[in-house]
Amino acid sequence: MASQTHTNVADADRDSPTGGNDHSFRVEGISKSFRHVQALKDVSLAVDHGEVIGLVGENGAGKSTLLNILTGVLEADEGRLYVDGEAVTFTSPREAANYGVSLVHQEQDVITTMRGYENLYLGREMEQFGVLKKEQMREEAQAFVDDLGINIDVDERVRNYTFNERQMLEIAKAFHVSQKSENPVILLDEPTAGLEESGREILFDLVDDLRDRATFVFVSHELDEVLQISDRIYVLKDGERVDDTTAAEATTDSLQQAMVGRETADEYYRVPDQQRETDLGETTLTVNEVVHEDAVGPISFSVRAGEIFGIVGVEGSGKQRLGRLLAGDLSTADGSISVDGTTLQSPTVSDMVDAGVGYIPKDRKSEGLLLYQSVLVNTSLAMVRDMHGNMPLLDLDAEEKATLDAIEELSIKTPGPDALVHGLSGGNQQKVVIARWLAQETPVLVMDNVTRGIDVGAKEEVYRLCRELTDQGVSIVFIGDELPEVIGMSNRIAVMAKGEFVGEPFDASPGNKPTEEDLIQEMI
Ligand SMILES: Nc1ncnc2c1ncn2[C@@H]1O[C@H](COP(=O)(O)OP(=O)(O)OP(=O)(O)O)[C@@H](O)[C@H]1O
Repeated sequence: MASQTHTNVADADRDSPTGGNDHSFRVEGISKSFRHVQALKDVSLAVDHGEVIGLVGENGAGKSTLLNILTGVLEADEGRLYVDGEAVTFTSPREAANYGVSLVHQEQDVITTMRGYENLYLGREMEQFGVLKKEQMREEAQAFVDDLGINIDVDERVRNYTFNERQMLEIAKAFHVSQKSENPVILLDEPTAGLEESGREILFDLVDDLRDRATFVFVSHELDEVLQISDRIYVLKDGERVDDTTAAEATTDSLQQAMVGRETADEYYRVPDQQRETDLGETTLTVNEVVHEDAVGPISFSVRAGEIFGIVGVEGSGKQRLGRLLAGDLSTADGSISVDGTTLQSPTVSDMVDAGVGYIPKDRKSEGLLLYQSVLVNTSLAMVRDMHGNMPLLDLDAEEKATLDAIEELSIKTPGPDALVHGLSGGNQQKVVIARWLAQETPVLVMDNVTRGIDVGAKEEVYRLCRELTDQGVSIVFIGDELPEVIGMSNRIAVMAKGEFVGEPFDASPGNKPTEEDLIQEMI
């Protein structure tokens, strides 16, 4: 999809100190440190009008820090920023928006109890003599999104929007706050994380349609998507710009090589060689006619020791809520869940933890990380019971060792086990949650989009650790939006629609895997 009609400026021009005025924006020599961590080192880049730029790098490479500097959330220690050739300093997102630069956040930033148009005008409401001009805002907002080709009803409350519609609203918001600029620069921070396939297509089509009206910077860990949508790609590694390539010249391998400094195993999870198949153990988890009042269930299935049970479904199918039911995070109205022979009715989170069910949720905001506690405290949160049974003492050495192992295995980028989780990049925070559960000897793990937002190297490591855990007899419920990943990893796959399983789960043994199309057919 990357348009070939947008010619790129020559490298010399792009990096020249005076800069060509064709650039939509340009950063020059940006550096930024947080105490002992140098997040960005002398980074320069330039983006032309109408270009779609990909920005990639491992977790902690400095992508978010750069976006935050571009939008006035953070101040650079050194370096300069130019918009349309003019040197600018932003001290707030509002100032950046006045120059047309705005960020669509990784985590959705809309207020769900408000209507679409109220979100669009948030903080910039139209009023006269202190009275909100609601009708005018509503009409203008609808005309505004219609004009962008965004198909949403702005009068609807955002909680009734699908995930994708919320994303569209965020993009509309970015355009809306940039209205004063003739040349908006829209920064998209992992916009496809959490979107299923159709949502991605809608997003990509939208970006493609709007490229004549804005410049886009697209940050993502999905390298094939970056290649698909971008004209040009910058690679950051350890805070430095290490590569700048056209999408036409790059491949996922070349990008990985630049990001990681080595080649990573190709589509590791698709090779089901190590999938445990013949010697599955006893049933560990039995879900019996479970019902949640909000249109999930009745659902029944069981998972054996060493088995990975995949669950797929479109957005709104109920798969995320099913995960939360299994974690005790949503209450069951009916039915029961048995773990290792213990049957629970309407279990709470602590009942499920006690029974031996770990849960890695999709939504980072609800991940229960203690942001102002150390990596060590966060990775060992559930460890007290497992390692020591009823003993009241903590084995600090064992906890530290487990944490150091996790930091090493998942390449968690942190100054050390005592560093606060707050200072970690988003992907590294996600790794801490994964590490917490992978370090437990818990018989059942429920994972919802476990690799969301983590870089390719860590993804591989998570797949490897999942295989290792199943070898040890752990049962995994693997809920996911990335179909190839679910297909590659699972022994069986259930498709969810309208809160229930569609027919019997697919057999996904090696050599007998369903295709993406097989699953999609059932999903819709
Ligand atoms: N507020 C902060 N305090 C301390 N260190 C920070 C802070 N914000 C970022 N860092 C550090 O700066 C480095 C770059 O982080 P950044 O969030 O920019 O990475 P990223 O490339 O966006 O990663 P991800 O893909 O995980 O989102 C990391 O080592 C991170 O720990």
